[in-house]
Amino acid sequence: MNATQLQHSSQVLTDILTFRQPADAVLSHYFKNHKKLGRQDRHEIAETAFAALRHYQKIAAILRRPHVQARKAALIALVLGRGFNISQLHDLLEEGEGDFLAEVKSRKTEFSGSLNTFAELPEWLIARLQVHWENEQIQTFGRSVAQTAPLDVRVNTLKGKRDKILAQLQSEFPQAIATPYAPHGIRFPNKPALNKHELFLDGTLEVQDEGSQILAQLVGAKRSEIVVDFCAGAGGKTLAMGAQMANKGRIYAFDVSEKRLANLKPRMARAGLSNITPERIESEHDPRIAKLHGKADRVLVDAPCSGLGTLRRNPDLKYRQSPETIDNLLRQQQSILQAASALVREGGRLVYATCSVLPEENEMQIAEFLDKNPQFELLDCGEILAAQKVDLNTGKFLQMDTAQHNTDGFFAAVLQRK
Ligand SMILES: C[S@@+](CC[C@H](N)C(=O)[O-])C[C@H]1O[C@@H](n2cnc3c(N)ncnc32)[C@H](O)[C@@H]1O
Repeated sequence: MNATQLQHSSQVLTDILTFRQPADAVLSHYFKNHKKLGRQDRHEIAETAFAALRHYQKIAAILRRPHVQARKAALIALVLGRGFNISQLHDLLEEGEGDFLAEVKSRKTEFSGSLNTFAELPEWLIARLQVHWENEQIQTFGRSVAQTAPLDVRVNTLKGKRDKILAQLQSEFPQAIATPYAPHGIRFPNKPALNKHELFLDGTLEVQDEGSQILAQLVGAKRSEIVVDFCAGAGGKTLAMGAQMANKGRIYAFDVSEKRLANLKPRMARAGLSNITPERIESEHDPRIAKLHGKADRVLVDAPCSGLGTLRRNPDLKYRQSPETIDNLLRQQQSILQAASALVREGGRLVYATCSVLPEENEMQIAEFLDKNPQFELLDCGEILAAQKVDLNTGKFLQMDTAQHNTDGFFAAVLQRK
């Protein structure tokens, strides 16, 4: 860390710590406006900004308005988050900053003693989790999502087999391993940049967390079926299902966001998939979806959610969500699930998924839906995965847990129309 990097870290934190925009968007905008920053500078600035987000509870306990004291926030991030010794920073420090950092360090025991600063979760979220979880579980969750995530990719089975591709990649990236549960996944613990790699450019590899890959397995789409991906976004799961269907049958990829669907199109082309029809809808009540009423073999609702299972990648999300945004999401999720369920044919499957860990967004939504829709019954995720030789049994629901599975936090329930 040098003085210029510290100055840029402070400057970008002034913006990030208002939590008005996603941190990664603020950073990429900042880098676009500061073209002279080299690779190493960018790395240092991004690492410091993310360290500040991962240690924000402590920063907020020390500073009154962290975004207006962003230099101090950056210094705390370096010491508490990135493990710098005060002596290593000596040449960068201005008058009084050494004493300030010594005082910060002296409060470490105090920070370990409070749930919010230990688990690095805001009070509102802790209160919400305490309704369902013991404090120990909250601590484990908070600590697990404070780690950085590995890079997981999925091998596109239209273009190659996992084991062969893995062997090829290991000569270049010796740390690459097979994902423990997902049959087509490869994990890179040290996160190399793969976006210019030939296997990425030719559509053999697609970046996808192992939890997302498992979710596509759970849908279990078969060749020649009609599948609806109701909240397709940029199509992470659509592409996985398209490959699973060997580019046969038809997937309708709906989303309300034109921009996200636009990102799906080049990805489809790269993956060699032509069995996908992206279609923007106005809302879950759009009359255009009526053509599929009672016709779909499988419907996936990868619902808009709080994203609290993805805090390893998006540590700022917990500060961009609030009890109000969660309550809005709960209404939206139930409404989308209800509308999407009308598309499922008799005997067909409805899969509801989130990347959240909140029971309100997950099992409680399913309980409410089943209560109102007795024509659906719950299937057992453990059994469905076992039938596909995926060795992962989290019970009737799929519940991927960062601490246990080293994936993002995922929830899924599989329902069948009787
Ligand atoms: C969790 S993301 C989907 C991620 C995507 N399935 C993937 O694997 O990349 C949720 C998506 O729901 C979309 N969405 C929000 N409201 C919707 C609605 N009423 N109907 C359909 N999609 C909606 C959002 O635009 C967002 O893309």
